[in-house]
Amino acid sequence: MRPMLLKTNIPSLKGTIAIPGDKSISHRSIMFGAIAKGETTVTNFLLGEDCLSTISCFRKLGVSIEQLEDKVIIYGNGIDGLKEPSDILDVGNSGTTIRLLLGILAGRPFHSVLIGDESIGKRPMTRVTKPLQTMRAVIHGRKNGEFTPISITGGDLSPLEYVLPVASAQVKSAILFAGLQANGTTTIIEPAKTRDHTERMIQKFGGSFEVDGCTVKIKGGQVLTGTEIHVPGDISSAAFFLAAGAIVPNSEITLKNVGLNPTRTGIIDVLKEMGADFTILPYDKDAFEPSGDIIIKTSNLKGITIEGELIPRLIDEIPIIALLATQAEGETIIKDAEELKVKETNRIDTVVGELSKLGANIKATDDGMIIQGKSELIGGTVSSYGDHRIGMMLSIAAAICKDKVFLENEESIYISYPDFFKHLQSLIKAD
Ligand SMILES: O=C(O)C1=C[C@@H](OP(=O)(O)O)[C@@H](O)[C@H](O)C1
Ligand SMILES: C=C(OP(=O)(O)O)C(=O)O
Repeated sequence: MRPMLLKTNIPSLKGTIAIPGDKSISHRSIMFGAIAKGETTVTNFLLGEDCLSTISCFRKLGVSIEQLEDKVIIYGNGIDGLKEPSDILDVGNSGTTIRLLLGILAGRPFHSVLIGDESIGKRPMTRVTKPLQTMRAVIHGRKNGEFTPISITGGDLSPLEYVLPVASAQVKSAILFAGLQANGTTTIIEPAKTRDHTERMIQKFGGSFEVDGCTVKIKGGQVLTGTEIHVPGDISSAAFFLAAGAIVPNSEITLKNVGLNPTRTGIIDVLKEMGADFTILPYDKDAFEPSGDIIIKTSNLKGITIEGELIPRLIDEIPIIALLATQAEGETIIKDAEELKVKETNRIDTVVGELSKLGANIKATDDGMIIQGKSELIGGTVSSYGDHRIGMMLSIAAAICKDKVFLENEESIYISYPDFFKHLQSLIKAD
């Protein structure tokens, strides 16, 4: 496919966009709807390819799911209602789908085979298969269970007490799904707090868990009941326009309905510390999944250090934060972020490689990157390498480039933000 010519030298971004549904919450709404008893209605469901992969897998597991635009109705028959699939479950590009699904299948007394695309085939799976095997699920995969294709036969599960070796909401969630089916109480201890959408949803579907700091306990044998879920906008998608508003001259953008779950708002903390000019309008902090509107304006930014417990709260935003850092005065250091190496691409390498091509002063470290700002970005041919977040970051980078920018593999953006280019264009036209 021919590379896409991106919009460069954008003089200003003005207007309002409604941020599309949260990817993590959309996945989980299908999964919980499928294992609950009764009907679940989901509105503002994200129509990204990853979430559509989740729907397709649960249909193959015998769950009836109706989808009309961003409204989805799931007719759940309880977790015992899931049926042995006669076909391979294809998770596409979605790490969340495969890892959480393995947790569900670990307790189901039938055989399933899971595959994904080329990128999924390189992402580590023993982080979930090992604890699930300890709970007595039978799992096989390429290279000792590390990579897809993976086969799983579930059954009676023993509870587990598990200290997570990495701060990963996907691993925590997989064990929570298995724990819901185990004979007893499962305890999970995280090294740092990760997104808690699974826990919130257990409660929303009438279940319970206990949480104390980074320890979560879940009792097996709980029966969940269908409910109504309105998915808030995805702060990870909003992050691209928060950055665009801050770095494109003469800009003011209002982002409606941005998810503000505190386990996801690391990007807001970073914007504050970098000195960005933004306002969060009043919102209901006690909502099931809080969300609010944010106004961002062109800002004078300064370099900062991002590390430690903040990392899991902004892990998917690091590519766009790296771009922000190229436009901040001074040095930005990102560390403790080795997890970036096992995302859709090695995001340390792809961010550093592609931003360098555009003229940024950025270098990779073992666990992150160091960026010197402020640098003028020029132009060139760059690639998403099939990674949606890299594709969107580069499209925002192009907005401040002086020369032409061509983007290869722009179609990856459909994974999490199908309307991305439409939204960007609407802010240019509104000027
Ligand atoms: O639980 C989730 O929905 C997600 C957790 C994160 O992955 P890890 O758990 O691997 O950190 C994140 O990067 C991913 O985009 C979505
Ligand atoms: C890492 C991501 O997703 P997943 O792990 O679900 O593929 C992401 O969306 O940035």
